[in-house]
Amino acid sequence: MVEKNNICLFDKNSVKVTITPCQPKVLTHLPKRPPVDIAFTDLTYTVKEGSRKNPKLILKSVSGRLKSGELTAIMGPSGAGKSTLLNILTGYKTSGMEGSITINGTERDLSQFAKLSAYIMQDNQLHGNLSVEEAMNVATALKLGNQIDKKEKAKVIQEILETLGLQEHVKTMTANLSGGQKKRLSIALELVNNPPIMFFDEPTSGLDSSSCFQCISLLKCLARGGRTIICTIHQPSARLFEMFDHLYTLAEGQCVYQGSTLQLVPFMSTLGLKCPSYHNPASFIIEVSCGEYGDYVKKLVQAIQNGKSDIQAGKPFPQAEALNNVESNKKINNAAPLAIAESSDINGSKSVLPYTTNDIAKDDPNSFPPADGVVIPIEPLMMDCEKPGVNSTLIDGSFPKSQRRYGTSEWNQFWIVLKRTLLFSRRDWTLMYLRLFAHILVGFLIGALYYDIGNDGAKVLSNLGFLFFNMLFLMYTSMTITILSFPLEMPVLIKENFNRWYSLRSYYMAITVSDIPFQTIFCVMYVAIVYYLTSQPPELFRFGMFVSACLLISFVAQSVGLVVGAAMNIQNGVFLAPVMSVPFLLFSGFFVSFDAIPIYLRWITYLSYIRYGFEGTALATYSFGREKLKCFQVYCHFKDPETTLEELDMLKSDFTLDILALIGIFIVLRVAAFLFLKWKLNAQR
Ligand SMILES: Nc1ncnc2c1ncn2[C@@H]1O[C@H](COP(=O)(O)OP(=O)(O)OP(=O)(O)O)[C@@H](O)[C@H]1O
Repeated sequence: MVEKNNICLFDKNSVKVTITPCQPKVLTHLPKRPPVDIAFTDLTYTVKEGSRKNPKLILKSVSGRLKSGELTAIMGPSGAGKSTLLNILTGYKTSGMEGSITINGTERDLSQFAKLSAYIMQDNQLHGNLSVEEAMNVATALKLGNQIDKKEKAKVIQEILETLGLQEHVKTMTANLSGGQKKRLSIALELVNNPPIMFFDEPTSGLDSSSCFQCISLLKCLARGGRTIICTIHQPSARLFEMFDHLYTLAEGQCVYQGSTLQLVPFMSTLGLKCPSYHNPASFIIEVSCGEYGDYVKKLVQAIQNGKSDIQAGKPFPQAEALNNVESNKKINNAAPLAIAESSDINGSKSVLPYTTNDIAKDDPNSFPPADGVVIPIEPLMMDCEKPGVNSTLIDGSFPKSQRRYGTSEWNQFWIVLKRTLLFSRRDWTLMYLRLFAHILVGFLIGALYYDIGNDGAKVLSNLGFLFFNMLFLMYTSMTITILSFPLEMPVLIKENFNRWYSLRSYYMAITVSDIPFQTIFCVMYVAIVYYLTSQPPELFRFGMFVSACLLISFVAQSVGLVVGAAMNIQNGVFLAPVMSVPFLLFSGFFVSFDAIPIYLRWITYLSYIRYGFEGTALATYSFGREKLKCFQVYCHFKDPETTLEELDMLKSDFTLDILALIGIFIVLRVAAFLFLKWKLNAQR
């Protein structure tokens, strides 16, 4: 007796194992979604490797089907291609792939498919400093938008959290959750829009046996809700293995078994592979795939037609002898007397399968295993969505009609991500305090060092040193903050963007805008302190010009940090960003005046944002008809501000042009950072 839906598994002879029954969970408040069956045919995946001439073949023309209402395990030895197959099926990897993938019989449209599926990656990519409730609120706001009102959203959240056993932890910070709870939260976040297809990469990795069981039970319940649940798994225990409905096993990039988990052992025995008593069938198929019992991979691939066959309970499967032998297979296909039976495959198209008329008559589900010498039809790939126990309240028959790519408008996405980022800043005040402290401390230090020199004709050169140091300080403090923004957020960004939480544009805008108020406050505070203590001209318009040049320098430096962070990894970025700034500092006009720079190097000064900032603050200080400075010595060469400007080659310089140049560089860098981020996101796939 097999009561698979309750995970109470019995074999013909004796009670085998009883597992806590899984009650189909009724998540009544979730939006209704269609059941989805996936089929893939002759899927090949190749990658180009640096020095190799021929591309590396990773998946070798594999086929298969994944049905709604079933929990499917993709298994295989390490390096067999499980993750690759999963990445292709999710649509995460698209280049280098050949073959067809169909959804309910029609060719997969990636854009439509993305709306129907969720991919829960191996490492729980969660923001540690959000509570479970906050994380759920963000996911619901982004994924459901205005589809339902606040009350309904709260019900959705409550229902999901209750179902997943997280209700008691709503106030717990994500970082403090256990591994199993994090996994459940990852599932809960994706469940809010009720995707009919859910992919899991190694959902049990890092969990103890009890948490593994809970996790797979949960997936089973989700499958019983009518969803198509697919996960890769390394080597499940016998207890876990029996919870899967469907098994897809890969070895060396080919399919060695596809079908019911219950049929694995009987099927293998028809090929002469007897699973030892008390041996875990999951371990057995992996050992066979690794070649521990001889070279059986080829035979299995032929037997299962590289995934075109599907071994189902109560149905006969391919006769061993015939399938062991390629030649006999060819004969079956080619022999004239054979009637070629046509059957509909998953794609709805006709597939030609090696039937004989006699065999069809002999197709008795009770004759199991098949009698020797009988050619038995290979089970055509069929899709049936009606399964006992499937909770159809979750699903309806239609695909979403909305053409919208995301759950809510880009403007809303921007606001939600911005609010979330500001919440992170509020939660993690250490960095904010450090920045505040650094700006005030350095401000007073500089103020003390250059105290009261601003109006002293004998200390103009020191004052220019002060102006240059301002640039240096603002540049480094702003740049180093943003270099790490993207590299640290990348894993979560990849997951959330891939699962259609928000567009890259909205995310980028929110992230880049979120720090602007803080940087503005710190910069203005620093400038106010040093401006006052060093006795720069006490005119409001000059102070305004000074602050605006300093602010723009810090924004541009932030943008440089963003570009470097978006384009490189942390190690390279942390090294390269300061190093890259050296030429800009050299050509700032402080060390060498413009006329003294060799003509062939002058173009660098036009790119040096430090030059525009330095020039801007120098003009704010000494230009616009400033009165002669005080002189407390016999002779002050730079008493007249015009002399200083002349020495700096800034007599004809225009403050407005400096500001415009800084704004221009700021815009170019922000666009470049976005494009790099986009490129990096695609390159990761
Ligand atoms: N971008 C790539 N360049 C070169 N080889 C690759 C690339 N991606 C995957 N491979 C190779 O493809 C094979 C399958 O990789 P995949 O990660 O799918 O295996 P897996 O079955 O998931 O393994 P594991 O269980 O160890 O995670 C491996 O041999 C791997 O080295």
